[in-house]
Amino acid sequence: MTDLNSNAHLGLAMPVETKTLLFQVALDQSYNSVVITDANTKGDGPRIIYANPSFEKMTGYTLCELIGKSPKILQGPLTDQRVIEEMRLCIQSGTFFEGSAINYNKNGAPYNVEWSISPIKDQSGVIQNFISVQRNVTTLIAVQQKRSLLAKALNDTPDCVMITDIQNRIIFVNIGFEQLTGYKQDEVLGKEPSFLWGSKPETAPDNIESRLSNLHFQSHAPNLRKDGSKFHVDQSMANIQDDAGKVTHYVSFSKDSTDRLKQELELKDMASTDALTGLLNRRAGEQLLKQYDDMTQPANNMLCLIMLDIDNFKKINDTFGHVIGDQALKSCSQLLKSEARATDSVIRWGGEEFLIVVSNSTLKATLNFAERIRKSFELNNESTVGFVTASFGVAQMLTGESTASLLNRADKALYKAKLEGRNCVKCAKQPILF
Ligand SMILES: Nc1nc2c(ncn2[C@@H]2O[C@H](COP(=O)(O)OP(=O)(O)OP(=O)(O)O)[C@@H](O)[C@H]2O)c(=O)[nH]1
Repeated sequence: MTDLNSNAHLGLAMPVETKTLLFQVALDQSYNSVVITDANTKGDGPRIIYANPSFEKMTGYTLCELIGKSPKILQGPLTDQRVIEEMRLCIQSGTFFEGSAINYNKNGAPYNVEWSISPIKDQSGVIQNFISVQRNVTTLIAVQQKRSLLAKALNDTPDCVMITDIQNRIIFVNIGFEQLTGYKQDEVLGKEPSFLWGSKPETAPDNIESRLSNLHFQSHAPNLRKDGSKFHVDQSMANIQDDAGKVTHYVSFSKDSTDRLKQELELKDMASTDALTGLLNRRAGEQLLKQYDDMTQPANNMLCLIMLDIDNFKKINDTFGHVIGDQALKSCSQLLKSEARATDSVIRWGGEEFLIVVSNSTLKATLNFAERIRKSFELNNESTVGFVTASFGVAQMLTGESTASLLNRADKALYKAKLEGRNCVKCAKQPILF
């Protein structure tokens, strides 16, 4: 409460005229808008008896237009009446008021104002006036609204947003993050994002520096949800810099790519699988062999091929029909699969022709392997078509040899097996090197 008639708060005596002049100049030059009213509680309530130039500027009214008017002239349709009611009660009870609302200037344009009202009492404690200090906060509120809009947009976007500080500790995650990971914001604040990668560091994406050097990347390493299930993301990152250009934060935007990645893998699988037998198809086999051509010696000199062809298959088709023929092919494929090691690749090379790519094996071991399969065929009494046999050609890759040459030699060995009565294994000849 302000008592202009007392010098006590100044700590020194000042002639009343000097003091009055000082206050007049101070009010006139105040950056904040100041308006003083009388203490009339009847009718429209207090009337303006003084307004400083800053108040004139804020409201658009001249001092002459303001004097004798109620400050109510500043109110309009968007003025919050609850705030006005609160103010009225404070005025009536002679207590300090502080609040904010929308007012209207002389042209009818709304502005946001923050103001306080203090009663001014005379020496006997009777309220004589009210002084109100006001500030136009329209720009401030617009900035705040914009900030909160951006924060809301960031929070509500269905993508996953995460902000980390320079120490790479999480300071913000949005609802999208919570929904994707199952973690609530409170559970992750202060943690490093790597906690999502599980306990095995080798499955984790690269560190933050390398991720930032490649601002958009797809994480093939799975992340782990709170419930332990895996998910993949397409992620892009940006660094946030202060005015001096120093990086202060990192922001990452991620999209759940689990389903897409699964579909891609399924498509890839479909493209490399033979529909009838479920074995690798020829295209996949050719790609596999190409990898060996690209390898340097001596990594490929333990590569062997087994080329095999079912004997007299045409007869099976002719006798039992194509559908039964298909079943026989499937059954043969199953047999090959069950005989092969996990490191071997079984490929349907043609109609009733198969190729087994045997890595890390000697020629002798591969010949034994082929012989074992041959015997399995021989012993396998197919319920409908009876016994089915196959002929085999085996070749081992020589130093510097191409897979095309290796295939050719295995094929010739198979041809020899057919010529020599079928149901046998033949070893490929060494090529004639010039
Ligand atoms: N049912 C079925 N038959 C196929 C398929 N692909 C190829 N064949 C048949 O396999 C037979 C292969 O016949 P040939 O090339 O004469 O060979 P073969 O009768 O096995 O005789 P040899 O190889 O000399 O022992 C043909 O009748 C083809 O139609 C298939 O996907 N399903």
